[in-house]
Amino acid sequence: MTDLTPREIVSELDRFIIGQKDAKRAVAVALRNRWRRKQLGDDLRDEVYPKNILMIGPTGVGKTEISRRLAKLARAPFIKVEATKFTEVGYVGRDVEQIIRDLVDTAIMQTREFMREDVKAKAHKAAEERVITAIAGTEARDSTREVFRKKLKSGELDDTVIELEVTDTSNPMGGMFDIPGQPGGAMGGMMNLGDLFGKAMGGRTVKKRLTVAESYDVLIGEEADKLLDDETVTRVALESVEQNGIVFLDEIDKVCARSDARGGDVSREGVQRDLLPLIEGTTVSTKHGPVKTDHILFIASGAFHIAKPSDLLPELQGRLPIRVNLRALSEQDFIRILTETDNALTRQYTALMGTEEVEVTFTEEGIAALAKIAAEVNQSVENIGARRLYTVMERVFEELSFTAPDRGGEAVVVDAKFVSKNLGELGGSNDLSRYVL
Ligand SMILES: Nc1ncnc2c1ncn2[C@@H]1O[C@H](COP(=O)(O)OP(=O)(O)OP(=O)(O)O)[C@@H](O)[C@H]1O
Repeated sequence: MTDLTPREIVSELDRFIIGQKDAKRAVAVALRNRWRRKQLGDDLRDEVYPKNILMIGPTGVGKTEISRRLAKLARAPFIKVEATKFTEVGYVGRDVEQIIRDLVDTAIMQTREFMREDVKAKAHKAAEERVITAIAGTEARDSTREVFRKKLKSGELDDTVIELEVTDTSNPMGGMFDIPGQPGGAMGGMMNLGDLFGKAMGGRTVKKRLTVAESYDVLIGEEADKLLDDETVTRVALESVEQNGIVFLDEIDKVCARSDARGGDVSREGVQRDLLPLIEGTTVSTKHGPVKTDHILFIASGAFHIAKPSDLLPELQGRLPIRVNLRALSEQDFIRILTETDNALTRQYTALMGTEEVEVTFTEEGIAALAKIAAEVNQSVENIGARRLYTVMERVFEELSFTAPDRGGEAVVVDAKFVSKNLGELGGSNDLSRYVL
């Protein structure tokens, strides 16, 4: 939960997303409404339901990004699901309630991570004691331990190799915990699942030889886990899902009955019917306990090129009262996306090449050329929005990325010439189509 005002939320989102003001305002209000609801008395609080949002706009213009950033800002459990997944062969009849169960799993990981941070100071101390014992031995007197403690703090012992008994973090369950539709897990690989489940798997231990410096992170993680009990983590996570959870339902336009003339209408409308109770508020049973979905925020999204929002089931339309349009991105937007955001690609490439001691700078003309080519390919091949910038940048940097380790000390200026040299001459859409890859 955050107490940021809508204006503050928008300005946080502005750090990562260019334009799309209406969508930013809508999600900012939705988040603020949660805070407002929290301030109400018990009786009224339960009556106030979230105003869910329908985002309308082409692919790659920031719909997911805005929602994901919002969730991050609010420390809210977040899950993205494609509505069409429930119409696929093999998925027919697939339980849409699984969305909530997956959200709970995400929330548990996230809660554990947050709580781990909170207990880190304590865990740090405990880890220090274990390292000292490993170096000085179990019999060491206090004075000896103090000597080692000083050395440890000064970093003098960082390279010393010690043997430690640590939790076995290899994950015998393989990818069992992968969250469908979320490559790399919903947390973007933030956590090591083996790590998370290590304890649940009966705390098997292995002896490991590590340097003191390496052992610290491992031990802090372990000590932090000891301070967290699973019951508390689960309770906090369930509460967080019910009160703060955000479900992003992509491709909602593709489950409209009238989206095209080919069959499958029934199953598509069926998906909408299945989704309805979740959005209206129901109780989903999960292996961690029941979860009420009444106050979960749903953000549905789609391009609506063929179907219209009015083709959605009327009940569903009623549950998505806030409509926002996101516009296609222009060449000018691409220039801003390349340079202005905190995570701008130009910054990323400069930093990455910096690790090889290659100093990369971009000229204005270079950036304009990158934006231009991205816009052209989008226009003539397929419009995939800002995602095009990734494919163009990767192509332009292909040669440098490969040879950078041999080029330490060099300064590389990415100007218009560099861009065209690395892209080769572009004759027509045939050439352009190479960047679809
Ligand atoms: N307006 C924008 N400003 C900055 N970056 C953007 C913007 N729009 C898209 N991007 C970048 O492009 C990528 C794709 O955007 P995003 O995932 O939000 O697409 P989307 O609109 O949700 O499309 P889809 O419905 O196909 O998933 C992201 O990495 C995002 O950072």
